[in-house]
Amino acid sequence: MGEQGERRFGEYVVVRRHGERVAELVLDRPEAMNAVSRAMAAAIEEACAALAADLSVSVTVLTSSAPRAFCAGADLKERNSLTDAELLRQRPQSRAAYTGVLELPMPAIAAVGGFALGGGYEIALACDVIVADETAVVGLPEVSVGVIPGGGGTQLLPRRVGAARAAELVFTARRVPAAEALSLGMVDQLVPAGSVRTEALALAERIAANSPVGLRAAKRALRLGHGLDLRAGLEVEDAAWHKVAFSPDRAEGVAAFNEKRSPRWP
Ligand SMILES: CCCCCCCCCCCCC[C@H](O)CC(=O)SCCNC(=O)CCNC(=O)[C@H](O)C(C)(C)COP(=O)(O)OP(=O)(O)OC[C@H]1O[C@@H](n2cnc3c(N)ncnc32)[C@H](O)[C@@H]1OP(=O)(O)O
Repeated sequence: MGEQGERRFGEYVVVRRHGERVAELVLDRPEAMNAVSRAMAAAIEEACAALAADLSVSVTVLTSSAPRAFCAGADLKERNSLTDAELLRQRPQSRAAYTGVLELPMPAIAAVGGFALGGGYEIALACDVIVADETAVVGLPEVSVGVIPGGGGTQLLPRRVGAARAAELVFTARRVPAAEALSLGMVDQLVPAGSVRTEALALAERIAANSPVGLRAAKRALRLGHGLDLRAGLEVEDAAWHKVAFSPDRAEGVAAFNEKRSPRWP
């Protein structure tokens, strides 16, 4: 489906629309492998806020314009020049960027080709689905540069791979090639080299064919319920059900089935 317009956020992020309901958030700092500087974090936060507020977006795909990387993590050059006070002042801005990705209210897909390391892999972890190509190399090498995965990695990785495996990956700081990353659950799909953006956008189109209201309510239930005991989780699901059950989407979805046609979501 063709691209339909784009909007730039700051210098390093572009949001493109595809078809009626898919948005692509492009990390666009190829000269630094999308290293997350203060300016890039601000752009990510602004783009995510705009996407979250746009009810016409059913799926967001995060991609990269860098030929050999999704994102190489925090900008280590910039950090080398920051005072402790400046680094402390930067933290809330960085948190807002990563939280913006994590809390996108619609399904979010990360299209990872090449390196996704440290804060770069943490951006992918903040998404719901990670599609990687054969060139992907992912990991949380932070302890090798004297920090920790501070972009959610210590909490999001164990939820994917388990506590012990996450510990081994964080403590060794090792970089994991695509096939092993798939086997460990660090990524969810593996596609041929060079096809990750196309494949991720195709997945997004398949998801976007479904109810926009249902997709957002299902994501809310999946996210809020994860980690709760079954009884509390079922209460989260019930609350999400009530958001959809009396929506125009449910009426259209049921009518379309009975009229043997594709739904035309409101
Ligand atoms: C989800 C909700 C959470 C709520 C809390 C959120 C808080 C958020 C705040 C924290 C943000 C995350 C912080 C994160 O945890 C910390 C980190 O990310 S530490 C950094 C981790 N990354 C790395 O260690 C990777 C560093 N890079 C490399 O190892 C290599 O560059 C490479 C990626 C393996 C590629 O190697 P090469 O192919 O040899 O290429 P080059 O090295 O020559 O790189 C090309 C070019 O890019 C520049 N570059 C690469 N990586 C970075 C970087 N990280 N910072 C800055 N610049 C980078 C490199 O310098 C080259 O540029 P040139 O020198 O040629 O101008």
